[in-house]
Amino acid sequence: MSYAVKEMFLTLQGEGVRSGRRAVFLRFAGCNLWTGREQDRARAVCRFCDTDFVGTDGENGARYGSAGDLAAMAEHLWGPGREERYIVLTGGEPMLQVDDALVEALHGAGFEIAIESNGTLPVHPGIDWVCISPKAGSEVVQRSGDELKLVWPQPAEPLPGHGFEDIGQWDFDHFLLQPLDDPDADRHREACIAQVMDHPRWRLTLQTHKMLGLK
Ligand SMILES: C[S@@+](CC[C@H](N)C(=O)[O-])C[C@H]1O[C@@H](n2cnc3c(N)ncnc32)[C@H](O)[C@@H]1O
Ligand SMILES: Nc1nc2[nH]cc(C(=O)O)c2c(=O)[nH]1
Ligand code: SF4
Ligand SMILES: [Mg+2]
Repeated sequence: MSYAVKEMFLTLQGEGVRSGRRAVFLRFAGCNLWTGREQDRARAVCRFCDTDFVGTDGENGARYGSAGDLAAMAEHLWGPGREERYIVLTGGEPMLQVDDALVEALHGAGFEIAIESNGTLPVHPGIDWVCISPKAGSEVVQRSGDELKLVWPQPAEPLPGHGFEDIGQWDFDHFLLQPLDDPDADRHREACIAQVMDHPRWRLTLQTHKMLGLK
């Protein structure tokens, strides 16, 4: 099996409970909720995406021929030392491509594996840290994990039949609201703060890499 990878780079995890942690990011090409083309955005299921995940033309992007090749690039980017090796699988939608061979190869190289997924596909059971970010109008099948990170605001009933309060009952250890980054970001930040004030189960998370000028 080969893997279409948009980019791979070393940075700090910018979002969520583990923000600030040194991490290799592996961004897969392609998503099931948007083609990634601007002309399709308005009629996509997910319309607010802040990421270019089309093609394999980013930093260290390529069609990797094997899981071993990907693990070797992850090791190269991490550099010397086997302690605390951490890789975040993202995209696009990583669960379109993650398979047994990749999980095995990354574990074999000593990496703890995290994933950022929209939850429309079951997450691979070998993954060590699961972050799910539901999108209004999609069917979320992965309703358990480590952190649920809801970009907010989204339509009042983020998922058909599943309002805000209901999602808070899913099987996650952490419930996070992430302000929608768009031209009204200041207002969205205020809306998130107001929600957290009303719903103490939820916490605010910010996209710190954007503030720090990190990738
Ligand atoms: C680009 S997505 C890739 C992973 C996966 N497809 C998903 O949606 O979770 C990575 C994270 O960025 C979040 N995100 C995307 N666009 C955003 C925006 N405009 N503002 C805030 N967060 C955003 C997503 O919800 C997700 O948590
Ligand atoms: N630094 C950094 N942290 C991130 N956390 C989640 C990201 C993503 O795009 O999945 C992301 C990203 O793109 N950069
Ligand atoms: S599901 Fe994730 S990668 Fe796909 S368009 Fe939405 S935010 Fe972007
Ligand atoms: Mg990002």
